[in-house]
Amino acid sequence: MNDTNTPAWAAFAPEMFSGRTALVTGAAGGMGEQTALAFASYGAHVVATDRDTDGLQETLRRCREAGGGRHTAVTADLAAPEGIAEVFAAVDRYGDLDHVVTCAALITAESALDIDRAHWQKLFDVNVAGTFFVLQEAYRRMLTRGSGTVVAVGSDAGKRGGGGLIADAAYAASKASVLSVVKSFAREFAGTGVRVNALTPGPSDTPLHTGVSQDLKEKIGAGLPIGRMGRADELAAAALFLSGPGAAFVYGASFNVDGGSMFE
Ligand SMILES: NC(=O)c1ccc[n+]([C@@H]2O[C@H](COP(=O)([O-])OP(=O)(O)OC[C@H]3O[C@@H](n4cnc5c(N)ncnc54)[C@H](O)[C@@H]3O)[C@@H](O)[C@H]2O)c1
Ligand SMILES: O=C(O)C(=O)C[C@H](O)[C@H](O)CO
Repeated sequence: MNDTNTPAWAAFAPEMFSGRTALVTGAAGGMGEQTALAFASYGAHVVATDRDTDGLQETLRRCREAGGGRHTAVTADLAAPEGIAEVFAAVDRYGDLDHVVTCAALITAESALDIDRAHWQKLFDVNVAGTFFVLQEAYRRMLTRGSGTVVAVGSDAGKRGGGGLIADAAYAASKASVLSVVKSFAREFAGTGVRVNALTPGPSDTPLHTGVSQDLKEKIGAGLPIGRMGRADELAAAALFLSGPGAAFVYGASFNVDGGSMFE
């Protein structure tokens, strides 16, 4: 939060997502939790999912406090086909699916010289398959109605590589793949009324970097043009923008929310 404790996503029109259904993955903490709360605050029904049951229950409690519509939480491992099926069974109990934001991901920070096949596969199972198959199921539903928005979260590491300090080559390659997945859906389903974009955060102080020392976080923040790491509520604000009517002409983009780390 900023100094006034007001989340960055509090800047949109009231009831902006009233009556809409929004699926948020990786919703147990960080950006996903903030995105779920933001959708709830603007009137949406939220389907929140994560593999972390406790964190997810806390998100659900906060969504209910925030108001909006009906909310539900589904504990699921998105790297497994059964996990994807459970999430969409819950979505289908709500009726139409209007918005999806995929935040679920794992990060690793090894030297490229130490990454073995199991490490590589795990990152691709969660970060790439766990995104692709959510988009596939979402599109199956949204295409029948000719409307919906999808925001898939990539990373600046997917554009510039992982330095091995807080993100490694396997993470960076998986996030580059997320950007490619978004472009493929954008191209194949152009003109259908379903709008898809990638959101590419830069280094942000979230539970993703729980193992990183405060000292290193401060150094990384100081190295960004804006002079600090990002916050989960700031990433969520961008996800809300991309999901809303203000972004009606933003299509197939990778939208940087990175404190200037990429200058592009
Ligand atoms: N924080 C950053 O610096 C940063 C930078 C660039 C991109 N991102 C991306 O932003 C997104 C949100 O991350 P965050 O920073 O809020 O971190 P986070 O760790 O708080 O959120 C990621 C969530 O994904 C969940 N998850 C992991 N594996 C899963 C699985 N197999 N099935 C279901 N859920 C699973 C975790 O439990 C966690 O709650 C991620 O995609 C991340 O890669 C973050
Ligand atoms: O410094 C590194 O290792 C990175 O590449 C970090 C990434 O930019 C990414 O923002 C980490 O979440």
